[in-house]
Amino acid sequence: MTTRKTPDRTPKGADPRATAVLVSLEFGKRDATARAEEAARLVETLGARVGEVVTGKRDRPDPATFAGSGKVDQIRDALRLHNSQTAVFDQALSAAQVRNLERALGEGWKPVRVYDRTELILEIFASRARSHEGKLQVELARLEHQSTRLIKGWSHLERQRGGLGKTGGPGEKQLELDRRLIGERVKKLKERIAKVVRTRETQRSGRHRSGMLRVSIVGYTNAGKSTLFNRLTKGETLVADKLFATLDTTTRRLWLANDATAAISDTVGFIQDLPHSLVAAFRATLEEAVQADVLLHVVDAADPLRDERISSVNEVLEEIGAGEVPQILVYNQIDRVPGLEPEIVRDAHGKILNIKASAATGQGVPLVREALLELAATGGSPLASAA
Ligand SMILES: Nc1nc2c(ncn2[C@@H]2O[C@H](COP(=O)(O)OP(=O)(O)OP(=O)(O)O)[C@@H](O)[C@H]2O)c(=O)[nH]1
Ligand SMILES: [Mg+2]
Repeated sequence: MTTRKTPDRTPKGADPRATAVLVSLEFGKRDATARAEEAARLVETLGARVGEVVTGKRDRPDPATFAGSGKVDQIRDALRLHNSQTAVFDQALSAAQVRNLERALGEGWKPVRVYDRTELILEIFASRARSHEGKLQVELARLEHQSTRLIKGWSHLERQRGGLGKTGGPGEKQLELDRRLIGERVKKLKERIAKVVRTRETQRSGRHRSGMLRVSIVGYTNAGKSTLFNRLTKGETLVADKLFATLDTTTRRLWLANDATAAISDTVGFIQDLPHSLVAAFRATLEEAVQADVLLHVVDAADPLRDERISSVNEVLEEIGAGEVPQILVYNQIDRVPGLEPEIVRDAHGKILNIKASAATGQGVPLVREALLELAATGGSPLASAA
């Protein structure tokens, strides 16, 4: 290592305001660029500034460092160039990989903190949670994630101590204590969430008995779900050009015609590789979608990755047990796609395949209402399900 004086000017190419370096690697054949763009947006959602995106393609992850040694060198250089101590990985890492990376990246320099995609999304949810229920769910997800890290950390320590053959050092006691405290807190959170679930169930069964069509708006984050919800219900749910603006389910009554009303819910957005701990924790909120008669699956029609997004959403729907609920695809934001006009697209049997609309301008929104009225009248039949 050279010991030359630190230059007092920012080195060439460095971003003096950068707070993080993003690592976005792609495995196999998929396109890495779009993925990296979304990840950068996620990082910036937390107020961080990405100095550099380190991209790359590999056949498979390196078991020890995920990125492989050549890439680790490149990430280390990027961190030092931008004087940033945070590296964010766009995929889920194992506890051992995080540890190895932190060691390798910080060696001979400053401590480096490595975040993976799961932690990144958990952080965003934590920063967004406002309601009591949302906060409980996020805390549960974080603790459950943390406990997997602790258990792995623990076996790692055990191996390190290996030869001594003694049980019970201070490290072990601390970990055991942490684990027990986490366990107790997890139990308490689950009980509280269960209470929320019961309240919601009572409300839902009331709506069910009243014969209302139950509609849930689902879709990828930032697709325009809340905008459509507001258009339909003339409500004022938060709409924002940011990822995960909505975390709580809001349900409103939607008048369709003289004797037909629907109960319509706006839900949390989905994203590719949503952490399992989050999906599990948000089950109470997402239960609305599972119990719905129909899902309005909102898609940003202008998104070049829209088909991939549709698959990601359907995967999460499967995971929460809503894969069989009939859905109408709503290709939203047609105002941004030249050539697309509002319409209901049907198959040869008259089944509704999709609706093209713009929640922002209102074009095609009456068609969504029309489709729902048709469903309410026929008891929810003329639909294609996701599966
Ligand atoms: N041009 C255009 N913009 C739209 C349309 N619908 C929504 N938007 C914009 O897209 C952004 C996201 O809209 P939201 O309704 O908050 O999206 P969401 O799906 O509820 O997002 P999350 O709650 O974060 O999952 C906002 O800036 C909206 O103004 C549309 O039809 N056309
Ligand atoms: Mg929303």
